[in-house]
Amino acid sequence: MSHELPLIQMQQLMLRYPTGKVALSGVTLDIPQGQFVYLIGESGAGKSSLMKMLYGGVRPSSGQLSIQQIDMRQASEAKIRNIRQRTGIIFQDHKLLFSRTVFENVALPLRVQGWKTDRLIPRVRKVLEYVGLADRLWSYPEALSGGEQQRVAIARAMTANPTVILADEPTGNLDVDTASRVLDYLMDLNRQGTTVIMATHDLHLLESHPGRVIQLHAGSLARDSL
Ligand SMILES: Nc1ncnc2c1ncn2[C@@H]1O[C@H](COP(=O)(O)OP(=O)(O)OP(=O)(O)O)[C@@H](O)[C@H]1O
Repeated sequence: MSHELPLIQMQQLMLRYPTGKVALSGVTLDIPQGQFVYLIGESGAGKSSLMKMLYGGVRPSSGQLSIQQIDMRQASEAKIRNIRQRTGIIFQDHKLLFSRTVFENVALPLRVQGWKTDRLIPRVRKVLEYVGLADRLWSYPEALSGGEQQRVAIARAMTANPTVILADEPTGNLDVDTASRVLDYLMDLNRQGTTVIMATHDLHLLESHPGRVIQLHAGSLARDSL
C-alpha cells in the first residue's frame, strides 16, 4: 500500500459564485496519484465547477482543496500557474486556436514553459505520432474532423508531461467509435501513470472503459464507487 499523500484532497469543499449560486457544497474526497476518475451527474450538478477548481480557474469559497500539497484557497498566483503547468486540460469544444497550425497548438504549453523551437519540434512530433496525427503537423484545425481535433487536444494536454489530465466532456460531440478511441488514449496515458479526471454524460463509456465513478447531485457528493 502506498503511504504517499493523495494528489488531490477535498474537505467540506464549497463553491459559491458571485451570483450567490452555490455550485458545490460539503464535498469531501481524496484522489490518489494514478487513478482514472469519472465525474458524472445531471446537468448543473457541479462537474465543470469542480474541474475549474482543480486547475485554479476558481477558488473554493470554503472548506479545503489541496492539489499536490498546495492549498488552493491560499495559494499565490505563481503557485496556481505552477499547478496549471502540471495539468493537461481537454474541453468538449477542444478550444484549439484555429488561426494556428496543429504544431503551434500542441507546442503552446511548452512555449509557456519557455521551450525553444528546436527542442519543441521532436516533442510535438512525438505526441502527435502517439495520437496518429504526425502527418498533420502543419495543417490548420479547420482541415481536421471533430475526432481528429479532439486528438490534437489530447496531444496538447499531454505534451508537457502533466501529472494530471482534466477532461471536461471530451467525447461530447463525437460518435460512439471515435469517443471510444479518445477514451483508449486517455486510459493508455493513465496506465503510464497520469491521473485522469473526466466529466462525462456518456455513461456507456464507463462499461467499456472502467474507472472510479464519482457522482455529484445538486452540488453534493451522491456516490463514490471507490
Ligand atoms: N460562472 C458562473 N456563475 C454563476 N453560476 C454558475 C457559473 N457557472 C456555473 N454556474 C451554476 O453552477 C451550477 C453548476 O454548474 P456546472 O457547470 O458546474 O454543472 P455541470 O454539472 O458541469 O453541468 P453540465 O453537465 O450541464 O455541464 C449550475 O447551477 C450553474 O448554473
